[in-house]
Formats: sequence, C-alpha cells, structure tokens
Amino acid sequence: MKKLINVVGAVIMKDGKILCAQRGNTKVLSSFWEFPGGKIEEGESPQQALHREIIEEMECEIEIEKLLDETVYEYDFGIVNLKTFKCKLTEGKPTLTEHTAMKWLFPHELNTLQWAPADIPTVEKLMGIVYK
Ligand SMILES: Nc1nc2c([nH]c(=O)n2[C@H]2C[C@H](O)[C@@H](COP(=O)(O)OP(=O)(O)OP(=O)(O)O)O2)c(=O)[nH]1
Repeated sequence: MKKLINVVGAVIMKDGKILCAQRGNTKVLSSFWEFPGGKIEEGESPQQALHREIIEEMECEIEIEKLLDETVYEYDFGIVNLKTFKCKLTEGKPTLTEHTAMKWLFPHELNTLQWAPADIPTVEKLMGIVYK
C-alpha cells in the first residue's frame, strides 16, 4: 500500500492575482508549480499546518478564509491528499526560501504554468472563478 501524504496549500490572493510557487530542484516534483504549503504534521490541524508552512517557506503571515478544494492524486511515491485554502496576506511579503521562483497570476493565466498533477483540478476550478 502506498503511503498517504496529507498536504495543505495556500491560494493566496492579492489584487485579484494568485501566488504561484515553483518547487525547488532538490524536491520531489522538482520544477512543478504549486500552491505554497506542505505536509500536515502529527497533531496539527490543516489550518495550523498551513500557517506554519507559510511562515517557514514564505516568511509571511496569512489569514485563512475558507477551504477551496480537496483533491487526491496517486503519485509513484505515495498518495497525496491536497487541501487548498483561500488566504490573504496579513503580514510581510512572500519571500523565496525553498522555491525556485514565484509569480502572481490572474486566475485565467494559471494554465500558463506546469502545475503538480494533484493541483490541476483546483487550478481548473480557480480559472472559472472571477475574484474581486
Ligand atoms: N506544498 C504543496 N505540495 C504539493 C502540492 N501539490 C502536490 O502534489 N504537492 C505534493 C508535493 C509533495 O509530495 C507534497 C508536499 O511536500 P513538501 O515537500 O512541499 O512538504 P514539506 O515542506 O512538508 O516537506 P519536507 O521537505 O519537510 O518533507 O505534496 C501543492 O500545491 N503544494
């Protein structure tokens, strides 16, 4: 049986754009684009994990507004259950620490990037939404 990996991702919105981050070269799924976040650790709620991950890897703080989507994708290394949350920045500015690059894109531009496979249903959902 493949291991189940519970992951949270932040859909951080600012001025109608969404923060997209490119995974680092040393990571699994290297170079794919993703929503910043990471694995939920033991004893953490998804929201706690997301706050921690964004502070760790983006050096900023977010407010989590709502659950946007939940997807399950079977990779060769395990099964990823990805929960994505709509968020806004409350403190600081996203900074590259572990990621190779980041971009702010309008929802309709999201398909210009090569997303991690688990993210594709969420990306498609976001592309159909107009945020004010
Ligand atoms: N953070 C994040 N991970 C994603 C997304 N889509 C997707 O398939 N993943 C996968 C990649 C990894 O297998 C897993 C998350 O692991 P990670 O390496 O980002 O998490 P982490 O920071 O806790 O990792 P670690 O290096 O401390 O083990 O989920 C996404 O949108 N965001």
